[in-house]
Amino acid sequence: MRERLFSIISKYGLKANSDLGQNFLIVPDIIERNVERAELDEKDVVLEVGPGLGVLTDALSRSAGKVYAIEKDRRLVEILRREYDWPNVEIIEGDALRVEFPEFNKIVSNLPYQISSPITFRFLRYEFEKAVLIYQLEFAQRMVAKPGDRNYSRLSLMVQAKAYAELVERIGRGAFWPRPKVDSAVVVLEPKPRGERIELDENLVRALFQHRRSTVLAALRKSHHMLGLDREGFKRVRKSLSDMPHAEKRVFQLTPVEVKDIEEFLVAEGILD
Ligand SMILES: C[S@@+](CC[C@H](N)C(=O)[O-])C[C@H]1O[C@@H](n2cnc3c(N)ncnc32)[C@H](O)[C@@H]1O
Repeated sequence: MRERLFSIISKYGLKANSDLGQNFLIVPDIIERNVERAELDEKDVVLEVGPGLGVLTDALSRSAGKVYAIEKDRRLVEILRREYDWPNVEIIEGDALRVEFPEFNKIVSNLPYQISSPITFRFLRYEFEKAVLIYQLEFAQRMVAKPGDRNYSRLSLMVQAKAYAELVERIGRGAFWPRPKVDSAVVVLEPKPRGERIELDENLVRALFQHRRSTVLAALRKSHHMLGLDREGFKRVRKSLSDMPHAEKRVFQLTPVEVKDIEEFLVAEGILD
């Protein structure tokens, strides 16, 4: 696999494009472990974002019924089409943040790190069973951080409102060509059952997490403009806010359910729509 990759690189005189997050996996074991984690069989339809030079795609095509691989770099799309003859892989040329997704039930990708956040939230708007994803380590740690943790952030809250997220493996820089400046990690995402998923008002979450170490009451005071309130407006509602659930809790300790309690209170008080 490694030999094949480097022979393609030298055949086409390729230089990795760092603007597109091109760091190609060169360790077969990591690829195999991720394919195993996805528990694929011929009924599975896999979405891969950023097939690159096809090393992961090749392993996926051997285990899944169908693979859709979305690649933005036209030059790589041409190489993939020329170098491989997969019967069950469809390469889609385009930006994974914009192209229409085909139907799929699993996702396996070594993601371009520049789009980690928007692509993860895009995934979470779809129905799927499981995603096995490689992210920058620091991003992965924030995704899985629990309320009260040092890394617990808006990202942790928004991801965990919709899905179970587990960091299952750290990956060192030497596993990629070219070597990235940061370590990476594998995260397994499983959407929660529909009834347990929580839709949160993104604007409220943003307003709260601008001041993650403050109490909820203090954070909303400091971010009142984000709720559409001017100073006078905030003064008028300040008294009722002290009855708000979790008012004295620190923002970085809030669970998604608690943020929903706050949102419902603000809606009932006419402060949020
Ligand atoms: C980290 S590399 C992974 C390559 C390959 N899967 C591997 O593991 O060796 C990320 C890939 O995503 C592609 N890419 C970057 N931005 C993209 C986007 N917005 N939509 C689709 N592909 C993108 C890059 O061209 C690159 O091939």
